[in-house]
Amino acid sequence: MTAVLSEETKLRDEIVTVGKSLFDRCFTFGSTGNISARLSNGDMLMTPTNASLGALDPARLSKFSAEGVHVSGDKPTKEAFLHQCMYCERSTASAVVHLHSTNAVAISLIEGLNPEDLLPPLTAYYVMRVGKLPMAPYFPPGDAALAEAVRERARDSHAVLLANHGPVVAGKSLREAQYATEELEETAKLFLMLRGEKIRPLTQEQRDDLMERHG
Ligand SMILES: O=C(O)[C@@H](O)C(=O)COP(=O)(O)O
Ligand SMILES: [Zn+2]
Repeated sequence: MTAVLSEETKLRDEIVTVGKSLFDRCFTFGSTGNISARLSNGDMLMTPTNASLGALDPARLSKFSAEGVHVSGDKPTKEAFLHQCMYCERSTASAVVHLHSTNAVAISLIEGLNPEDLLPPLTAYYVMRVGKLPMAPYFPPGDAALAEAVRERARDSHAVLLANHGPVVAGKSLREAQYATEELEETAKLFLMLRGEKIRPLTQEQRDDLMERHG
């Protein structure tokens, strides 16, 4: 007889799988980054602090009640409040991924980019998965002011780049958040490769058309 896995068990396993996949492909390294996902009853699962995304234990993930109280598991990521702020602003979000992916971090260090939207719409897939990338000013990791700065920007965008730190991306599912974070990183890489070249991003008309088709 096949055992029926609970929603929570499946989500725990998915966080572990996504974390390992991101880590194995060098989207993050060491114990950087954190992942959270929300259950249909509003409870949240988060990666523990100082855990490598490449070696998570499903049984030790930190669990929060819908009200934001830590109820079980290891000591949570120091960015727990930041993840909660994303969920507050993005009512349809079921997952949040934060990474220290190198090319996105590099973008967060460049002077003179538009802080309301750091990257040009280079490809259709970027427009569909990310769309807009505002920057939150620098505050130390885990600082409540960082979470508040993200909350403000998350009102208009499911992706935010933390200055001198890395991206935070919300999605309707964990896979959606993962894919958007990967797309952001690859677009950051393209942007850096093309610095100094005359580039031809998508026009506003092309973006509007994409939103009509896939928005
Ligand atoms: O940059 C940091 O310190 C955190 O934002 C981070 O990425 C890892 O912190 P923990 O999730 O508390 O390990
Ligand atoms: Zn971080």
